[in-house]
Order: sequence, then C-alpha cells, then structure tokens
Amino acid sequence: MTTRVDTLLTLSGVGKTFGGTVALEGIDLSIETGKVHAFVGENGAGKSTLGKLIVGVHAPSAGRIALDGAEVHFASPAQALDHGLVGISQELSLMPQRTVLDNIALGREVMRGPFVDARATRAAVQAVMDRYDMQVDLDARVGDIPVVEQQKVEILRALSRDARLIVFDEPTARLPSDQVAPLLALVRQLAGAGKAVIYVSHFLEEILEATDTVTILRNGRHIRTGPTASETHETLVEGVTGSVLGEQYPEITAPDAAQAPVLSVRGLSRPGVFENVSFDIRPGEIVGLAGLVGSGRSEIARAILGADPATGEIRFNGGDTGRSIAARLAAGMAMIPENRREQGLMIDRPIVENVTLSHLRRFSGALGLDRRRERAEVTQQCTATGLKYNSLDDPAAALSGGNQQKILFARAALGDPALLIADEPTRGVDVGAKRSIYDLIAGLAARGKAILLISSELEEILGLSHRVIVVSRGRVAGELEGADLTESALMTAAFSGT
Ligand SMILES: Nc1ncnc2c1ncn2[C@@H]1O[C@H](COP(=O)(O)OP(=O)(O)OP(=O)(O)O)[C@@H](O)[C@H]1O
Repeated sequence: MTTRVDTLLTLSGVGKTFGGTVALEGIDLSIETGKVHAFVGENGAGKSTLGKLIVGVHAPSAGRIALDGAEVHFASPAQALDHGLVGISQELSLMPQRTVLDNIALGREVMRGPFVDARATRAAVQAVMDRYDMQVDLDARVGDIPVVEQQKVEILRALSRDARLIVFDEPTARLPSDQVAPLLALVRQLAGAGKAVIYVSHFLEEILEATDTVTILRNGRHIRTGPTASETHETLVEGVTGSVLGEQYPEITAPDAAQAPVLSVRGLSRPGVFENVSFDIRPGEIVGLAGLVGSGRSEIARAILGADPATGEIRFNGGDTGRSIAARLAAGMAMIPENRREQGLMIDRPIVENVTLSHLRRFSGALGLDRRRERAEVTQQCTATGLKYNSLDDPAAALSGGNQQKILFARAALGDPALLIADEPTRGVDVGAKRSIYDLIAGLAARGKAILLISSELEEILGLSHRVIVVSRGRVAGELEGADLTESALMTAAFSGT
C-alpha cells in the first residue's frame, strides 16, 4: 500500500504558559499524515503539553495552529475531535463495566426513530474493525481485557469518529512488557492507514523502532525535528539532555556481609499468588526482585510492607513489626509504589504536603507544626531528587509526570527508612532523571539502608543490584550474585517455572 504524505497540521510560533510557568515557547512544527511522529524530551520539557494543545485540552497562549492550511481554535477536546484530532492518554477513559461495543459506539449509535438500532450499530463498528483490520471481541467487558486491547478499543473509538490524527501520550508506560510490541504494531498500522500519529515517550528504543520522525524538546523549546532513521540512542540522549551522558549506573559499594540482615523473610505465602518465599537483605544491600509480569514480584513487595495479607515470617531489624502497614511504616519501611496516581499522590494537594505525608509527626512540637523546618527539609529532599518545581505550594498536578515520581522519592527519603522498597522507580522518568534516581538509591545503600528494587527493565536490575532474587510463578526460581548475575542466567530463571 502506498501512503500519501501530506501536511495535516502546522504549528507556528506556538507557546503555552501556566501562570508563571513557560511550558512551551516559539514552537514551529508540521505534522504529516501517514507518519508516526515522536516527541521526546526530559521530564517537564513540554511534550504532553504540546500534544494537549493539538487535541484541544489546552489552548495555546501564543502562535497559531493550522489544519489543512486553515487556522483552527479548539475550546475543548470535543471540538478538536470534530476536526478529527484525538488524544489517547495514559489513563484510559473507558467505562470498564461496559462492553467493548458500548465503549466504541457510545454517542455514535445508529438510530431508528427514537430507538437505538443495535444491529446496525454493531455492523457499523464491525465495518470500522474490518476496514482497519483491527479485531476485538465486541461482547467482552472492557475491564476484563488486557490493557493493550483496551488501547485498541480507544483507537477504534477514535477511528469510528473519523480520526485523522491520534496523539499517544506514554502509551506503553502502564503496559506489561509482552504487550509493548502489539501496541507498537497498532501504531504502525494507523500510519499505514494514512493517519497522522504523534507518539510521546521516554522509551528511546520504542522511538527508534516505531517512529518516522522525531521532535526533540528541551525546556519548552524546539531543539530539532528530523527523520528517526538518522538518529541513534546516543544522539537522542544527547539531544534530550543537551549533554553527553556518562556512565548510566553509579558505583555501588559492597555491603558488609558480617552485619545482621535488616529484613528476613521466611516462608512468605499467599495462596494462588506466591509461595514459600524466603530471603534476607543486609544493611547497604540492593536486592533486585526480578521476574516476568505476573510472576508475583509486586505482590511479594506489597506483602512485606503489610499492604496485602500473607502467612510466613517477616523479621525487620531483628524483631517483629506487627502486621499492619502503619506499624511497618512506623518501624522504618518505605515504599515507592508502582502506580503513583492511584497509590501514591494526592494530585490536587501542594507539593510540600505530598512530600511530608506520613512524616508530619517529625515536624510537630509543643508549639504545633514547625512549618519552617518542614519547608527546609522538603526543599533539601526536592533538590536531592532533582525535582523541578516553581513553588512548594503548587499542586502535584502542576508537575510533569516524571517530576511527580520524584515527589514519591523525596517522601520516602525524608523518612530516613531502614528499608526502601522501590517498585518501578524510574517508570515515566527521563534519561537524565533516571541517573539521579539511581544515584539516590546507591546513596541510600551507601548510608546503610536496605533496598528492595523491582523493575521490568532488566538492565536496571543488573546495573544496580548487588544480588537478584528471581521469581517465577510465585516461587523463588533463583538467587544470582557476582559473576553469576548475568542477563541470560536471569532470563533462564525467570522463565523456568513457565
Ligand atoms: N496543568 C498545569 N498547570 C501548571 N503547570 C503545568 C500544567 N501542565 C504542565 N505544566 C508545566 O508545564 C511544563 C511542561 O510539562 P509537560 O507535562 O508538558 O512535560 P513533559 O515533557 O510531558 O514531561 P514528563 O515527561 O515528565 O511527562 C512543566 O514545567 C509543568 O510543570
């Protein structure tokens, strides 16, 4: 199939400010049909904002946007949709209780008089699926299907509304690794069908593999746009950070083998989820917990924190901590949860409150809350994590996704925990900020803290852990250390139970 390439959208001198924050400035760019166009940049570079200007979530503060050569102004996403411009965000906007068909057809039902013609509605949706060769079970409940299928539902919904351009904002951030390739195939398929696609992502490999054009943004400015084929991992990193990045992983010092473990887990079990899990973590040790998605890694971590019930023994600092999450936090455990929006952040509350959450007692004295000390310590932690913000009183929602992640780090570090459980700590974080999070983890370990690190990025586990526990189907399938800690040994163990 030959695909015609035409300019669909032209941005000239586009800028956006939020209060005092300049998110974007002087952006000139064109978006073409039949191409996948990546936006890359550090956290806060303005990628999401640019996507949101295009699909009518925000209105530009300066400049003009032209569609097919004619200037357009969208007061809402609905108006952008009327022109065929659609955004698919990280948090999907589907109704999980309803069927796939309902979700795709909602608001677009074929009517016969005052009644919905169910058969004709179904046929219309089927026709869209056939036309784009994207099949999905129309009768399944959306909440029951995998995330990548849910994304397909969103795409079909957009296609059934005659979308011409689809903006994907970090579409793989929530995807299990085995669903990434199918998503990338869907994205390619859309371009093949003549749609313009914008792809916002931190995953440089995905960008190199699946996009045609790359735009690099830095501090709200347009650095360059060009064919993806002429970029490499290194040129992208250089473009995004503005400098050549050195070693990605910090030196980690070997823990003192003579010290008693901070954490001892014995025979930890939760029926149907994991079974008979036992391991220790010593002070200053970074232990990776690796395994395929569904292996039980995150569930084990949650049980250690007391967030989920489990049988077996957990000894912390040589004693019993009690079973509740509150008792374990008070005893010196901390966790950076995998899903920060649902589990970690109060998105509408100020940054300062988000950082001090669960540590308020530290700043309370006879005279009430010591606000000055609270702000000083929060500022210190925010600087240490490299968090970029205007004012500590801004809501967390005003930060870019990666900077929101750093709030959770600042919070965990503020409590000076003896054990930090970090579940996917760098998800959604840019390459430069990744390094600062690795430095933080290594720094905590150097100060004698125990770290349990969970990550889907194999490289990250290998680069940062002293020792790795591999889980497969809820059982410990191997423990790797020193010269035995290699990618192939890790993968072999991870697949052993499957
Ligand atoms: N609703 C908002 N209110 C105030 N400031 C905002 C808002 N949305 C974005 N910003 C600011 O605009 C800038 C760009 O943010 P944006 O979300 O576009 O970055 P990004 O490149 O997508 O980052 P990330 O990779 O972290 O998601 C940041 O400084 C951010 O704090």
